[in-house]
Amino acid sequence: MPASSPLVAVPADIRDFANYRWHASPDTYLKALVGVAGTTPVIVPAMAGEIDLAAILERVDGVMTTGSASNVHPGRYGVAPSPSFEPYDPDRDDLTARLIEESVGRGLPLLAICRGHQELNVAFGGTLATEIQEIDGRMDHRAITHEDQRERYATRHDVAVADGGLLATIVGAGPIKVNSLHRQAIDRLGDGLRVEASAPDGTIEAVSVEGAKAFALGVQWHPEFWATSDAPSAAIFEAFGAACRAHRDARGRS
Ligand SMILES: N[C@@H](CCC(=O)NCCCC(=O)O)C(=O)O
Repeated sequence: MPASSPLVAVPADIRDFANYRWHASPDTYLKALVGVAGTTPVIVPAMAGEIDLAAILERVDGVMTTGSASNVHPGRYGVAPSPSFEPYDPDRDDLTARLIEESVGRGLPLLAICRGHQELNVAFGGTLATEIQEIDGRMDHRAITHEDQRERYATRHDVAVADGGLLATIVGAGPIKVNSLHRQAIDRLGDGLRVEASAPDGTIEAVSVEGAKAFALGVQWHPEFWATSDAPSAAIFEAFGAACRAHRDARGRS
């Protein structure tokens, strides 16, 4: 009997449409978890204060935090809110803060993507800058306006992969080309995080958790979108999937 597919907790965003409030997650992330990482996603409702998160965390072998057009509320890192930080999703903030803290603490593999990467930094006491395209010397990291997602998620710039880190073991040394759909970025790096990749303008594009018990990587770009065709993207999801299987096996799950 083959071992069961490792379960990966994916925190939902809150979306309001068609007269309802939805707990939702984009399918591109879910498809990459299934088709490339070889795992089974479990969408976690953004109800951190109402659900038994421990019951979920005991049963999963990884956590993946997705991107979103919403932003981490600046009050979570000591900055006064203003329109330049909107839109917010506080229920998602509450859930991902708990999931990140618990996953790192429990040695659950963690892959944090875009907003998730920013949430990881905030969880470790770091801060974010907003509207970075308006900062002198910074590139415009926002998505282009286009009706075709493939154009919005097209590769936009190189990132330099830091020597000797987790990302270099996954994608190899040297620059890689990445897509870019964000207007915020890490400002002050969280305590205990390591820079794993940087953009030409100095934007921190990937981090890892120093001394983590398991795989713990945040990336500002979107490897999920091209995970079936782009080698570095595929390598990230394959490495995450392998870490989840190792966790499953260590827990003696069948
Ligand atoms: N909102 C944050 C994080 C950006 C992010 O997660 N982007 C994912 C896709 C968003 C889209 O489809 O436009 C920021 O802007 O930095």
